[in-house]
Amino acid sequence: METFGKRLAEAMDKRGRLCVGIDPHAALLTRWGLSDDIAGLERFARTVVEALADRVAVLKPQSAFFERFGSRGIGILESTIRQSREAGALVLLDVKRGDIGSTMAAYASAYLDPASSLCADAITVSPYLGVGSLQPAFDVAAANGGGVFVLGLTSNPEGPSVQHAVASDKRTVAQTVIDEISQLNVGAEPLGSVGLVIGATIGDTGHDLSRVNGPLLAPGLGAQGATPSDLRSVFGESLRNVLPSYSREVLAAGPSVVELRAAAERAAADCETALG
Ligand SMILES: O=C(O)c1cc(=O)[nH]c(=O)n1[C@@H]1O[C@H](COP(=O)(O)O)[C@@H](O)[C@H]1O
Repeated sequence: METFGKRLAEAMDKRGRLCVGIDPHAALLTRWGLSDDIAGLERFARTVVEALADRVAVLKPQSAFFERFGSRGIGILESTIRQSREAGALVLLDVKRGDIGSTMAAYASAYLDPASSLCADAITVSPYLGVGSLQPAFDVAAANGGGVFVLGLTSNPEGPSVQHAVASDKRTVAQTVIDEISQLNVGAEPLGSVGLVIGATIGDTGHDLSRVNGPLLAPGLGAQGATPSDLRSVFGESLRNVLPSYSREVLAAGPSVVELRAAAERAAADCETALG
C-alpha cells in the first residue's frame, strides 16, 4: 500500500501545491445566494467539489461547518469526502481532534479507517494531550495509507501564548511537538505521512523545521492576512515541504465554477512563484 506521504507528493507534483478548504460559513452561503440551511450547505459543498476536486491536490473540508447542521450536515460531509476522493483529490478532514489514547483510537476509526463512512485521506489533530496520545491515529493512518497533520504553530494570534512557552529543556512547546513528529518521519521517502500545521501568518519565529521530513500545511493565507511572499520567512529552508492552504479567499469567488477554478489557479500560481 502506498503511504500518504507518497500519495501527497505525487498529487502535489501532478496537480500543483494547493489545498483548498471547504468552509461553508453562513456569510459565504449568503454571498453565494444560498440559504443558510442544509440545502444551502449541500449546494455549496457540491459546487466546490465540482469545481476543484478534479484539479487541486488537496481539499480540506472543515468539519465544524458541517457539524453545525447536525446529523444531516454530517451526511453532507460524508458525501463531500466520498465525491472529492472519487474525483481524485486527497481529502484532509479538518477536525482537530485530540484526546487520551483510548478515545483517540475511536476518533482514528471514525476518520481514518476505510470501514467508516467518514474516512478521509488525512485528518488534523491537536497535540495538547501530548504527541504520544495521538499514537492510535498515527497507527490507524499508517495501516491504511492515511496521514495525520498535527498542530504545531497555528495561524491565530492566541497560539503563541501556549506554543511559544518554554519547557524545562529550554525548547518551546511547539519545538517539542515539531521534534517528536520529526522522529516519526525519519527515513520516509519521498515524504513522511505525519505532517505539521504551521500558519503562514506567524513570521520568523526561529523554530527549526529542517528535520520534519513531512508535509507542512500552511493555512492563514488570504482571509487571515498572510500572502505567499510570507512563506519564505516562515518556512526558510523547508519550503519544499509546504502545502499552502486557502479557504475563504478562494471560496469567495463562487458560486461560479469557472470563477472558483480561476481563483484556485491564481492562488496556486502565486504560491508556486513564492515557493520557487
Ligand atoms: O488546521 C487548520 O487547517 C488550521 C490551522 C490553523 O492554524 N489555522 C487555521 O486557520 N486552520 C484552518 O484553516 C482554515 C482557514 O480558513 P481561511 O481563513 O478562510 O483561509 C479554517 O478552516 C481553519 O480552521
